[in-house]
Amino acid sequence: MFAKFATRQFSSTASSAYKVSILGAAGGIGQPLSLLMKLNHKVTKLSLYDLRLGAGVATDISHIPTNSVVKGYGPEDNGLSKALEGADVVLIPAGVPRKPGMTRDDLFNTNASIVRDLAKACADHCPNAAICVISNPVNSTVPIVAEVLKSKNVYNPKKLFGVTTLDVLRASRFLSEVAGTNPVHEHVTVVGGHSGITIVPLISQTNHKNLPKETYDALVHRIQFGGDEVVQAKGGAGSATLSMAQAGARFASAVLDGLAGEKDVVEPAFVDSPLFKNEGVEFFSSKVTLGVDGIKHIHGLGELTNAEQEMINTAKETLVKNIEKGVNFVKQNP
Ligand SMILES: NC(=O)C1=CN([C@@H]2O[C@H](COP(=O)(O)OP(=O)(O)OC[C@H]3O[C@@H](n4cnc5c(N)ncnc54)[C@H](O)[C@@H]3O)[C@@H](O)[C@H]2O)C=CC1
Ligand SMILES: O=C([O-])CC(=O)C(=O)O
Repeated sequence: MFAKFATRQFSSTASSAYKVSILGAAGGIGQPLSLLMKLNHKVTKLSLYDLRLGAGVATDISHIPTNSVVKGYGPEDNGLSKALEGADVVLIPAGVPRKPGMTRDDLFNTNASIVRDLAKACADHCPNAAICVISNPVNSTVPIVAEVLKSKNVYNPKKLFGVTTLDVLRASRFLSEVAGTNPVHEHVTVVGGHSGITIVPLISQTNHKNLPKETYDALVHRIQFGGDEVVQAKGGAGSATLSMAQAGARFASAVLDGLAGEKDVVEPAFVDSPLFKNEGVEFFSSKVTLGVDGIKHIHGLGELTNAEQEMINTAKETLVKNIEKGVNFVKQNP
């Protein structure tokens, strides 16, 4: 399924020492994400790039006694290429966050070109890296990265991910609140995309199939619009940063576990997916098994209720447009 664009042969052997590069490392997400990656023992080189304060954040974090060397870079002196050279995993939280009243799509005009340019640098300096996109709107920024990599003949769909893990975290937490359970034991698969109605939690696949309809509807709505809660609460000072850093670190850790050849590493992510390609949906989030070459297997959605099926149908309509917007942006602004 990946043969069409896999214009290079990418193949890896498992290791336990990895270079991780974070682009946008001095931001609200970038700083705590950098800290959490410094605590990951598979990371031996941590590269922090930002337009400002990259070196400062790196120096601060470098005092933590874990087995990694931290380096910080800014745009001067080819900082971006040095930050990316030899990277195994690139995490991208660069870009502007929402303010109250905005949708994630309202960030497109600013973030599309930031992500496009960072993707070009990845193509040039670390074409074999696993790239994890956090910058919003994820439904469009992931296709932007794919188009850039295709244009440079280095697209490997097994190694491109939109990070949707925060939806999974929220789903566990919010479900546990209505069910009166420990969130640590609640595992909810969330599929589709990463904005409003494209976020589809599969509650029927948990132990809580029979929630009262009102409770169920409110729960689904809260998971879909959880990001807005944080945007409102921060009153113009940004969106989720700390919970997102935790989500990003969890996803990056899963990617590293996969690269290291560990078994049964499964997380949902927004990826180049065969699930609905025949309906024109090129990217879709579902559970993926991660391995030494990135994605090893993309899981199907499993059994769905009528309500979930309807949500998926609605999500697909929006996703097609969001994906097309990203693809067209790169075509018109290469
Ligand atoms: N995928 C997800 O679930 C989530 C995604 N986000 C998104 O993550 C992005 C970042 O959010 P925050 O960290 O709160 O924003 P922030 O404004 O606090 O930090 C962004 C950082 O990116 C840097 N930056 C901007 N352009 C850059 C470039 N060309 N190269 C390198 N660095 C650059 C800025 O200097 C800044 O330090 C936003 O687009 C936000 O919507 C936020 C929460 C969850
Ligand atoms: O809501 C936002 O703009 C940030 C985000 O993606 C989230 O918190 O899920």
